[in-house]
Amino acid sequence: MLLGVNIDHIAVLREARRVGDPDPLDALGICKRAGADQITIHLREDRRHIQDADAQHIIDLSALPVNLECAIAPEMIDIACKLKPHRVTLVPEKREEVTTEGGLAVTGDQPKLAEAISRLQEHEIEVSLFIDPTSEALKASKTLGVEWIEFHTGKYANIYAMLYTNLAKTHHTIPELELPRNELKKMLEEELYELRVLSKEAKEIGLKVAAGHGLNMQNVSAIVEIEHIEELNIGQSIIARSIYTGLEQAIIDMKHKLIR
Ligand SMILES: CC(=O)[C@@H](O)[C@H](O)COP(=O)(O)O
Ligand SMILES: NCC(=O)COP(=O)(O)O
Repeated sequence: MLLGVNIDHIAVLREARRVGDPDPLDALGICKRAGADQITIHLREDRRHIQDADAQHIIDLSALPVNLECAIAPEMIDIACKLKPHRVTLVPEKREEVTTEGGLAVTGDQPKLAEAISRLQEHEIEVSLFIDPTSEALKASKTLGVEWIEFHTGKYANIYAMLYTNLAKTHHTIPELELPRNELKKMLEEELYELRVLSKEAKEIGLKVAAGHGLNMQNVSAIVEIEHIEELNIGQSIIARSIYTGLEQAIIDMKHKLIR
Protein backbone atom coordinates (compact mmCIF):
# COMPACT_ATOMS: atom_id res chain seq x y z
CA MET A 1 0.00 0.00 0.00
CA LEU A 2 1.34 3.45 -0.95
CA LEU A 3 2.07 6.09 1.67
CA GLY A 4 1.75 9.81 1.06
CA VAL A 5 3.31 11.75 3.93
CA ASN A 6 1.49 14.99 4.69
CA ILE A 7 4.14 17.45 5.83
CA ASP A 8 1.81 20.40 6.61
CA HIS A 9 2.22 19.72 10.27
CA ILE A 10 5.89 20.69 10.15
CA ALA A 11 4.79 24.11 8.96
CA VAL A 12 2.17 24.22 11.74
CA LEU A 13 5.04 24.21 14.24
CA ARG A 14 6.96 26.87 12.34
CA GLU A 15 3.94 29.15 12.00
CA ALA A 16 3.08 28.76 15.69
CA ARG A 17 6.36 30.52 16.48
CA ARG A 18 6.51 32.71 13.34
CA VAL A 19 10.11 31.79 12.72
CA GLY A 20 12.02 30.05 9.93
CA ASP A 21 12.16 26.55 11.31
CA PRO A 22 11.29 23.73 11.12
CA ASP A 23 11.28 24.03 7.33
CA PRO A 24 9.06 21.42 5.60
CA LEU A 25 11.48 21.48 2.67
CA ASP A 26 14.04 19.69 4.85
CA ALA A 27 11.66 16.73 5.10
CA LEU A 28 11.83 15.82 1.42
CA GLY A 29 15.06 13.79 1.48
CA ILE A 30 14.07 12.11 4.75
CA CYS A 31 10.67 11.06 3.37
CA LYS A 32 12.30 9.59 0.28
CA ARG A 33 14.98 7.74 2.28
CA ALA A 34 12.36 6.32 4.62
CA GLY A 35 10.35 4.83 1.76
CA ALA A 36 7.46 7.29 1.42
CA ASP A 37 5.76 7.17 -1.97
CA GLN A 38 4.41 10.69 -2.12
CA ILE A 39 4.58 14.08 -0.44
CA THR A 40 1.23 15.64 0.43
CA ILE A 41 0.76 19.31 1.27
CA HIS A 42 -2.33 21.41 1.83
CA LEU A 43 -2.09 25.04 0.73
CA ARG A 44 -5.00 26.49 2.70
CA GLU A 45 -6.67 29.71 1.61
CA ASP A 46 -5.88 31.20 5.04
CA ARG A 47 -2.21 30.05 4.72
CA ARG A 48 -2.24 28.81 8.31
CA HIS A 49 0.63 26.37 7.71
CA ILE A 50 2.02 25.75 4.21
CA GLN A 51 2.85 29.02 2.43
CA ASP A 52 3.02 29.69 -1.32
CA ALA A 53 6.84 29.65 -1.25
CA ASP A 54 6.80 26.27 0.56
CA ALA A 55 4.50 24.83 -2.08
CA GLN A 56 6.64 26.15 -4.92
CA HIS A 57 9.94 24.90 -3.41
CA ILE A 58 8.49 21.49 -2.48
CA ILE A 59 6.96 20.92 -5.92
CA ASP A 60 10.11 22.06 -7.72
CA LEU A 61 12.55 20.08 -5.58
CA SER A 62 10.73 16.90 -4.51
CA ALA A 63 12.00 13.70 -6.07
CA LEU A 64 8.71 12.10 -4.96
CA PRO A 65 5.39 12.97 -6.60
CA VAL A 66 3.63 15.82 -4.85
CA ASN A 67 -0.08 15.74 -4.05
CA LEU A 68 -1.27 19.31 -3.51
CA GLU A 69 -4.50 19.64 -1.54
CA CYS A 70 -6.45 22.83 -2.08
CA ALA A 71 -9.91 24.38 -2.14
CA ILE A 72 -11.92 24.85 -5.35
CA ALA A 73 -11.54 28.66 -5.24
CA PRO A 74 -10.32 30.07 -8.60
CA GLU A 75 -7.26 31.65 -6.89
CA MET A 76 -6.16 28.22 -5.64
CA ILE A 77 -6.75 26.56 -9.00
CA ASP A 78 -4.64 29.31 -10.68
CA ILE A 79 -1.81 28.60 -8.24
CA ALA A 80 -2.08 24.84 -8.76
CA CYS A 81 -2.03 25.20 -12.56
CA LYS A 82 1.09 27.36 -12.27
CA LEU A 83 2.91 25.04 -9.85
CA LYS A 84 1.92 21.87 -11.71
CA PRO A 85 2.17 19.24 -8.97
CA HIS A 86 1.73 15.60 -9.91
CA ARG A 87 -1.78 15.53 -8.41
CA VAL A 88 -4.26 18.00 -6.95
CA THR A 89 -6.73 16.79 -4.34
CA LEU A 90 -9.69 19.14 -4.08
CA VAL A 91 -10.83 19.51 -0.49
CA PRO A 92 -13.50 21.55 1.34
CA GLU A 93 -12.28 24.34 3.60
CA LYS A 94 -13.83 26.28 6.44
CA ARG A 95 -11.92 29.14 8.04
CA GLU A 96 -13.18 28.32 11.52
CA GLU A 97 -12.33 24.60 11.46
CA VAL A 98 -9.30 23.21 13.29
CA THR A 99 -8.80 20.66 10.52
CA THR A 100 -10.65 19.40 7.45
CA GLU A 101 -13.90 18.21 9.02
CA GLY A 102 -15.39 16.25 6.16
CA GLY A 103 -15.36 15.55 2.46
CA LEU A 104 -16.43 17.71 -0.45
CA ALA A 105 -20.17 17.93 -1.05
CA VAL A 106 -20.04 16.36 -4.51
CA THR A 107 -23.37 16.14 -6.32
CA GLY A 108 -22.24 15.98 -9.94
CA ASP A 109 -24.10 19.08 -11.09
CA GLN A 110 -21.48 21.62 -10.00
CA PRO A 111 -20.16 23.87 -12.77
CA LYS A 112 -17.48 25.45 -10.50
CA LEU A 113 -16.12 22.06 -9.51
CA ALA A 114 -16.28 20.73 -13.07
CA GLU A 115 -14.42 23.80 -14.34
CA ALA A 116 -11.70 23.45 -11.69
CA ILE A 117 -11.24 19.79 -12.63
CA SER A 118 -10.99 20.44 -16.35
CA ARG A 119 -8.53 23.34 -15.87
CA LEU A 120 -6.27 21.11 -13.77
CA GLN A 121 -6.50 18.25 -16.24
CA GLU A 122 -5.68 20.61 -19.13
CA HIS A 123 -2.46 21.32 -17.23
CA GLU A 124 -1.74 17.58 -17.11
CA ILE A 125 -2.38 17.38 -13.37
CA GLU A 126 -4.25 14.31 -12.15
CA VAL A 127 -7.22 15.17 -9.97
CA SER A 128 -8.55 13.58 -6.81
CA LEU A 129 -11.67 14.50 -4.84
CA PHE A 130 -11.59 14.26 -1.05
CA ILE A 131 -15.03 12.82 -0.27
CA ASP A 132 -16.93 11.25 2.58
CA PRO A 133 -17.50 7.51 2.13
CA THR A 134 -20.98 7.78 0.64
CA SER A 135 -22.37 6.20 -2.49
CA GLU A 136 -23.76 9.56 -3.74
CA ALA A 137 -20.39 11.31 -3.52
CA LEU A 138 -18.66 8.36 -5.18
CA LYS A 139 -21.05 8.20 -8.14
CA ALA A 140 -20.96 11.97 -8.60
CA SER A 141 -17.14 11.90 -8.54
CA LYS A 142 -17.16 9.39 -11.37
CA THR A 143 -19.39 11.60 -13.50
CA LEU A 144 -16.95 14.47 -12.97
CA GLY A 145 -14.19 12.52 -14.72
CA VAL A 146 -11.52 12.55 -12.00
CA GLU A 147 -8.79 9.92 -11.80
CA TRP A 148 -8.79 9.47 -8.00
CA ILE A 149 -11.01 9.76 -4.99
CA GLU A 150 -9.72 9.97 -1.43
CA PHE A 151 -12.08 8.83 1.30
CA HIS A 152 -12.10 11.06 4.39
CA THR A 153 -11.44 8.71 7.32
CA GLY A 154 -11.93 11.38 10.00
CA LYS A 155 -15.21 9.94 11.29
CA TYR A 156 -13.65 6.48 11.58
CA ALA A 157 -10.63 7.97 13.40
CA ASN A 158 -12.81 9.95 15.80
CA ILE A 159 -14.96 6.95 16.72
CA TYR A 160 -11.81 4.83 17.17
CA ALA A 161 -10.25 7.47 19.45
CA MET A 162 -13.38 7.69 21.62
CA LEU A 163 -13.47 3.88 21.89
CA TYR A 164 -9.86 2.91 22.34
CA THR A 165 -7.97 5.92 23.71
CA ASN A 166 -8.41 8.25 26.70
CA LEU A 167 -9.72 11.08 24.48
CA ALA A 168 -13.15 11.08 26.12
CA LYS A 169 -11.47 11.85 29.47
CA THR A 170 -9.62 14.89 28.10
CA HIS A 171 -10.64 18.42 27.11
CA HIS A 172 -10.48 17.24 23.47
CA THR A 173 -13.39 14.85 23.93
CA ILE A 174 -15.89 14.76 21.07
CA PRO A 175 -19.26 15.44 22.78
CA GLU A 176 -21.41 13.98 19.98
CA LEU A 177 -19.47 10.72 20.32
CA GLU A 178 -19.84 10.39 24.09
CA LEU A 179 -21.92 7.26 23.60
CA PRO A 180 -22.12 3.76 25.10
CA ARG A 181 -19.22 1.55 23.97
CA ASN A 182 -21.52 -0.88 22.17
CA GLU A 183 -22.94 1.93 20.12
CA LEU A 184 -19.45 3.20 19.24
CA LYS A 185 -18.36 -0.30 18.25
CA LYS A 186 -21.35 -0.59 15.95
CA MET A 187 -20.60 2.80 14.41
CA LEU A 188 -16.95 1.84 13.86
CA GLU A 189 -18.00 -1.38 12.08
CA GLU A 190 -20.44 0.59 9.93
CA GLU A 191 -17.71 3.05 8.90
CA LEU A 192 -15.37 0.21 7.98
CA TYR A 193 -18.15 -1.54 6.08
CA GLU A 194 -18.88 1.59 4.02
CA LEU A 195 -15.19 2.08 3.28
CA ARG A 196 -14.88 -1.56 2.19
CA VAL A 197 -17.96 -1.58 -0.02
CA LEU A 198 -17.37 1.83 -1.57
CA SER A 199 -13.67 1.31 -2.31
CA LYS A 200 -14.58 -1.91 -4.17
CA GLU A 201 -17.29 -0.03 -6.05
CA ALA A 202 -14.88 2.81 -6.85
CA LYS A 203 -12.34 0.38 -8.25
CA GLU A 204 -15.01 -1.33 -10.34
CA ILE A 205 -16.04 1.96 -11.95
CA GLY A 206 -12.43 2.80 -12.77
CA LEU A 207 -11.42 5.15 -9.97
CA LYS A 208 -8.19 4.90 -8.03
CA VAL A 209 -8.81 4.89 -4.30
CA ALA A 210 -6.90 6.72 -1.57
CA ALA A 211 -7.93 7.36 2.03
CA GLY A 212 -6.75 9.56 4.82
CA HIS A 213 -7.34 11.88 7.75
CA GLY A 214 -6.70 11.10 11.38
CA LEU A 215 -4.98 7.79 10.68
CA ASN A 216 -2.26 6.68 13.10
CA MET A 217 -0.20 3.68 14.18
CA GLN A 218 -3.15 2.26 16.16
CA ASN A 219 -6.15 2.80 13.92
CA VAL A 220 -4.52 2.24 10.53
CA SER A 221 -4.47 -1.59 10.57
CA ALA A 222 -8.17 -2.08 9.81
CA ILE A 223 -7.89 0.37 6.91
CA VAL A 224 -4.85 -1.44 5.50
CA GLU A 225 -6.99 -4.60 5.31
CA ILE A 226 -9.33 -2.93 2.83
CA GLU A 227 -8.11 -4.46 -0.40
CA HIS A 228 -9.15 -1.78 -2.86
CA ILE A 229 -7.59 1.19 -1.11
CA GLU A 230 -4.23 1.68 -2.77
CA GLU A 231 -2.85 4.73 -0.99
CA LEU A 232 -3.07 6.40 2.40
CA ASN A 233 -2.19 10.02 3.11
CA ILE A 234 -1.05 10.42 6.69
CA GLY A 235 0.35 13.54 8.32
CA GLN A 236 -0.47 14.59 11.85
CA SER A 237 0.31 11.28 13.56
CA ILE A 238 3.60 10.76 11.71
CA ILE A 239 4.87 14.27 12.46
CA ALA A 240 3.68 14.01 16.09
CA ARG A 241 5.48 10.69 16.54
CA SER A 242 8.61 12.05 14.87
CA ILE A 243 9.21 14.28 17.89
CA TYR A 244 10.16 11.12 19.78
CA THR A 245 11.45 8.81 17.05
CA GLY A 246 12.80 11.18 14.41
CA LEU A 247 10.98 11.65 11.11
CA GLU A 248 12.75 8.90 9.22
CA GLN A 249 11.90 6.23 11.81
CA ALA A 250 8.30 7.48 12.12
CA ILE A 251 7.82 7.02 8.36
CA ILE A 252 9.60 3.64 8.32
CA ASP A 253 7.31 2.44 11.14
CA MET A 254 4.18 3.63 9.36
CA LYS A 255 5.31 2.16 6.07
CA HIS A 256 5.77 -1.15 7.91
CA LYS A 257 2.15 -0.99 9.11
CA LEU A 258 1.05 -0.60 5.48
CA ILE A 259 2.50 -3.95 4.39
CA ARG A 260 -0.30 -6.34 3.42
C1 LIG B 1 -7.27 17.66 3.78
C2 LIG B 1 -6.64 16.94 4.91
O1 LIG B 1 -7.26 16.10 5.50
C3 LIG B 1 -5.24 17.21 5.26
O2 LIG B 1 -4.80 18.30 4.59
C4 LIG B 1 -4.90 17.27 6.71
O3 LIG B 1 -6.03 17.36 7.48
C5 LIG B 1 -3.95 18.36 7.08
O4 LIG B 1 -4.46 19.61 6.84
P1 LIG B 1 -5.24 20.49 7.91
O5 LIG B 1 -4.66 20.22 9.26
O6 LIG B 1 -5.02 21.89 7.44
O7 LIG B 1 -6.68 20.09 7.81
N1 LIG C 1 -5.76 13.96 3.17
C1 LIG C 1 -5.41 13.50 4.46
C2 LIG C 1 -4.05 13.92 4.79
O1 LIG C 1 -3.34 14.44 3.96
C3 LIG C 1 -3.48 13.66 6.12
O2 LIG C 1 -4.37 13.93 7.15
P1 LIG C 1 -3.84 13.86 8.67
O3 LIG C 1 -3.12 12.55 8.83
O4 LIG C 1 -2.91 15.01 8.84
O5 LIG C 1 -5.09 13.94 9.49
